[in-house]
Amino acid sequence: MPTRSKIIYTFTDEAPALATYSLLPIVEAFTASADIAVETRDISLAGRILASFPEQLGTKAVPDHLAELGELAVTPEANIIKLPNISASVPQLQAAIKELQAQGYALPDYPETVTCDADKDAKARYDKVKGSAVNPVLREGNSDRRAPLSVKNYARKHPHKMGAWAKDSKSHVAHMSNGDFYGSEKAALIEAADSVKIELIAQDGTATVLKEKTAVQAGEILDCAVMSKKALRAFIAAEIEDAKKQGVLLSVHLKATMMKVSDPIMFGQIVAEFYQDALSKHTTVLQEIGFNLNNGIGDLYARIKALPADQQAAIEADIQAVYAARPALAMVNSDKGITNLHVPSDVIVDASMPAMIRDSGKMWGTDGQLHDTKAVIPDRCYATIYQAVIEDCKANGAFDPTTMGSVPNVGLMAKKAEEYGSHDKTFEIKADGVVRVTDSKGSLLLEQKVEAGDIFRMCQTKDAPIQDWVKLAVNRARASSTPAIFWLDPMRAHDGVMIEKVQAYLKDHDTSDLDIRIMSPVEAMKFTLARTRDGKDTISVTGNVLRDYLTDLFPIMELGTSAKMLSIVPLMNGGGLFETGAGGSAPKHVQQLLEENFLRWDSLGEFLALAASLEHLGNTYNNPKALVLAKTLDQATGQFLDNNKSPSRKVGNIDNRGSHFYLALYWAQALAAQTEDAVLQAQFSTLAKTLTENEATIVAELNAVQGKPVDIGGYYSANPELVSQAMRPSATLNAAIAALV
Ligand SMILES: NC(=O)C1=CN([C@@H]2O[C@H](COP(=O)(O)OP(=O)(O)OC[C@H]3O[C@@H](n4cnc5c(N)ncnc54)[C@H](OP(=O)(O)O)[C@@H]3O)[C@@H](O)[C@H]2O)C=CC1
Ligand SMILES: O=C(O)CCC(=O)C(=O)O
Ligand SMILES: [Mg+2]
Repeated sequence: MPTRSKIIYTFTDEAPALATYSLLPIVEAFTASADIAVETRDISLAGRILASFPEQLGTKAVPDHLAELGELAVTPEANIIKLPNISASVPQLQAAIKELQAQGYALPDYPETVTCDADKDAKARYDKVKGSAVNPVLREGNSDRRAPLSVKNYARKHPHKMGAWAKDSKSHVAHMSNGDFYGSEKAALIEAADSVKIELIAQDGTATVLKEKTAVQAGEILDCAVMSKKALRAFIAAEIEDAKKQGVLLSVHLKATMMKVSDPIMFGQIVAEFYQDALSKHTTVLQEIGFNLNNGIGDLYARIKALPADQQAAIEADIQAVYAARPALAMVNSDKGITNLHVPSDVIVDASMPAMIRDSGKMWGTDGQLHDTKAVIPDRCYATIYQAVIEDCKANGAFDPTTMGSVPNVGLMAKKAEEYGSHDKTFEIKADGVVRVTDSKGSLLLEQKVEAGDIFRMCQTKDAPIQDWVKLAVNRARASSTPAIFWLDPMRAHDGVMIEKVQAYLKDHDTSDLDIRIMSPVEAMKFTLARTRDGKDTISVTGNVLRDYLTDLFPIMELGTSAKMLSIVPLMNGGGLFETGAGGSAPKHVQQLLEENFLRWDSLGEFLALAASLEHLGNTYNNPKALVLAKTLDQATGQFLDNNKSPSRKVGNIDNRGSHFYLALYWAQALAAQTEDAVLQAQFSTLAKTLTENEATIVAELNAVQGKPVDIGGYYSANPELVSQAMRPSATLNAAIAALV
């Protein structure tokens, strides 16, 4: 093992990246005292784009930090703090490329259509950067997410606002009843290591290889399913009519970022159906200007700018006619006229459904008011759980953060498990026929009937991660003496095989005094909600998608945001990945910083992750100083919560930077007060004294900059010096921290 233990702190995007400029110097100064190196690696969208084109960038090439961390994640030394990063939709990717090109990087454009080998190469590289490209690489373990007791107690004492629910609320979830992934899923259990081929046999007998070789391991579950284009279009058409009839907003909730191949196509079909009357009048010209349905109606607005004014006006008028005839759409930003169908990454189901549930089951209309809404989640695999929550809220009212129990999650995600690892095995089908999955001897494993335009998806779930997940669930149930429910649906082929595995692997553990059950997702949700209302905790043990959905849903109801979760990934080879929160990058926060020099990002998730990372490091490297730092950081975080030093939301009070000052103050005070390590005590007594004496000066210096615009020289690739200046405006604090090192 290396002598100097190391923590990797990831540099990401948007609000968490801005916050890093303020927090990291504090973290570096504190950890240096325990001989811990904190190094950054850039896994931001801009960084990943640049790392993909070393040849084109020549002397400006940057190393591929994500690949490096992917390799690190499978070693026992790994200790990575992972902040949320952008999972880019195509519009976000295009904007980032444009910004980097303007900064002098010789990057190719994102090829809309591939006409030559160079385009093909560039598209392949950009497609690797697109969507959820970071998490699957780093997550070499399963996930353990929960609200620490201090955070739960804080929420009980300082509850966030929960919108009241009306018994006659018209809000509901709409899902398909046939022709979806749920209805078509088939599964096979692999007996011996091999490789499989996926091919389309068209009706005329022509075979097209969709994926030549996919390695499979003994004991893994292979499954495949199809989303029918025709069934999806018919479903959407009916739901559009129904929303109009019921007088509710129409909203669509997908995961176009994480499910980067299937969900943009589904989003595109919904856009096509909704705007059909306008789009059908301008088919040729829209094709000429390269409008892509899958990028949302925002893409049309961007592209028609290239047309003569009268043509532009005609298209816009036809779109307005659609709005007049169709049901009102839920709005992302009613002031700016941005609808739910503008950009596929604006409404992301894991965060958007909980936000709607928190807001009385309503979403924003064009009038800037909240209204009941139809939430379209086409596939039945997981849509039904949200309807169960809605029914519960209608019957029993909003959940109460001061009394409700907690729902920690143990989630299967290692080795790209289940749907979230399916991108390279997901295809938009070009001709009617059958898709066959065969083994290396040509024997048929799985088969699906398809029509042109359908989406075929195959998933893999390896056996070792399943065993690890079951173990993690048992350990968590025991450590917290809490019932644990496996959310598995016997009606799904994949889950059927999984249930057998779970039953078998539970026998490897002593579960005699534990309450461990297997329930279908809807039953599990009803059971969990009833306990939650009674103030009781219930562990959800789920596959990868429900992990994602539930770790936003429950934290958002319990704590107001998933950013306050402790989110640990015990890596299967012994390392630790400490994710911060479960939420995203909060683009709205950047906007506020630019306009008002105020950052409302709450770094609580980072504080929790850092304490867990230091504890892991202390134990792994037998570094008692790291353990002291971990313990005192926990105490500081507790005090931070008790004294309510989280960033406020508006100019005039402390923001992210002020909250970091208070963390540093409490951490230094806790270190000065402890007696386990005399050197640390002496070292931090001075800092504690300086910070305590200068509290008023520092807060005044930090708050003085608020209220006016600030320039940070970019969005995806901001200027480090400008950001650093903006995020460290207190000379007194900077000097105190510098004196420590
Ligand atoms: N693990 C990852 O890497 C993830 C990345 N993402 C990416 O993040 C981006 C945005 O995703 P989106 O779905 O809008 O979700 P976000 O979680 O970024 O934002 C939803 C809202 O939650 C609140 N919030 C989230 N984190 C914090 C925090 N630390 N402090 C204070 N408030 C917070 C904010 O609400 P308010 O307005 O009330 O302040 C915010 O506007 C996308 O690019 C997405 O791909 C998304 C999920 C996970
Ligand atoms: O990787 C992503 O795009 C999102 C991840 C996410 O939402 C989660 O893990 O909760
Ligand atoms: Mg999520």
